[in-house]
Amino acid sequence: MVVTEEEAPWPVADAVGPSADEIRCRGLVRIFATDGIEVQALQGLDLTVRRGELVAVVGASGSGKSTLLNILSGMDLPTAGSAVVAGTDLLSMTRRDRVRYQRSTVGFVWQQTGRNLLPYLTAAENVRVPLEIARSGTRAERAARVTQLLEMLDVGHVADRAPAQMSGGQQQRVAIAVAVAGSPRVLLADEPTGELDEATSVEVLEALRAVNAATGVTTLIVTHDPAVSEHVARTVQIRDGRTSTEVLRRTEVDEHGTQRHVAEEFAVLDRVGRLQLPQDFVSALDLRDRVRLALEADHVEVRPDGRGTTEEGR
Ligand SMILES: Nc1ncnc2c1ncn2[C@@H]1O[C@H](COP(=O)(O)OP(=O)(O)OP(=O)(O)O)[C@@H](O)[C@H]1O
Repeated sequence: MVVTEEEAPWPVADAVGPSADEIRCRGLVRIFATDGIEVQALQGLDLTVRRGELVAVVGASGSGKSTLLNILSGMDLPTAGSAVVAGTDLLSMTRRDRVRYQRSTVGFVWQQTGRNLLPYLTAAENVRVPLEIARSGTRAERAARVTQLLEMLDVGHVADRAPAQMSGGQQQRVAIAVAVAGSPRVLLADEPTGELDEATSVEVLEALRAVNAATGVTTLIVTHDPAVSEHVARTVQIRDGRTSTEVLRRTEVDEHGTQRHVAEEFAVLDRVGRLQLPQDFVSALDLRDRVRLALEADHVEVRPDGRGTTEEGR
């Protein structure tokens, strides 16, 4: 990556302060009903992402990731709960608000490389499309911005190639340039490495990280790949339609100047005090049906029931 945060030739989207909430979901529920059968894809999901943060939402197939992303991208509405993104209440948008929201508030990178780029345009022309639609700046300024964006993503050398003449990783990096061309406040990436090999995936994740650092765009990556957590400071695990645990990574430097990467796992506590125990804890102690809780001075103890039955009245 060739542009540092200090050198970024466009505004860093951090003017309102880094602590503001850019994505705020509260108690999101999405129920799908087909043939009389109800599926609760989201079961009261809470998620807060602060302005400028880079967060990965990770979960197994069927955990509700796509449902969440469809809501955040304004393509679907929750059955209950609230979702506010960059100050826009996604539940009360008019049709016109929705078009504006999808055109300028959020940028998207999809899993299918073919879905991100127009196949008959070159990389540079693809990046120019959102700038032309937004009519931002003069012709010369738009051309300069296209060049800056492609260079920032390390794909300046494929500017004149059509998508079919690029590798999958190059296509995804051009797709990121397209997604941030209109300076959206939020970048949503749906399995952006799903069609790539391991080495190329790392390149694309690092490109997302660099763009987030250089432009300050709040970035949410949704993926089933737990390896993503090595590339982001915060990973939120989604399980059965709710956020269950979070891994926070940070770099510590000791008194000898040696760097150490520290990853800590936390359980997510919702507003009414519910939390999900990690599956390996549950299995290790064979926790089932009900557990004993004890409040200690500085922690809460969870122990197996010990009676081996759940029937009432025994
Ligand atoms: N349109 C729909 N109609 C009925 N059920 C649906 C619909 N969309 C999703 N579901 C169900 O909701 C649950 C969550 O689906 P979702 O696609 O959000 O999961 P996911 O984590 O994105 O999975 P994957 O990684 O396989 O895409 C699943 O049980 C799924 O079958």
